[in-house]
Amino acid sequence: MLFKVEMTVNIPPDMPVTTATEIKAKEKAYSQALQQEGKWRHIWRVAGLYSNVSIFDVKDADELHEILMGLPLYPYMDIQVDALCRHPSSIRNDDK
Ligand SMILES: O=C(O)CC1=CCC(=O)O1
Repeated sequence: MLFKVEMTVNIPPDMPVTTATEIKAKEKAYSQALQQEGKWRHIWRVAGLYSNVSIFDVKDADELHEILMGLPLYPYMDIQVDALCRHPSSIRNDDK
């Protein structure tokens, strides 16, 4: 199943910079491992915001939930999830 996920990061202003830097490094490694596995198919920065729009390709909503709960930045994120279906005009075989 494909899901569009929008993540907005709100790091508390009083978090020490070293702590924030460590969490961001863990987040990057976590994200890149899932991208290598093909589960985190795309990630884009939303211009002008500390937000990303991502496409996940996972078995079901339960798997997506586990992935999102495991994000190192999860405690500092607002997350919106939308389930995606194949568009009838799509020419891509992997849009399902
Ligand atoms: O910077 C972000 O948008 C949060 C994030 C998600 C995966 C990653 O590497 O950073």
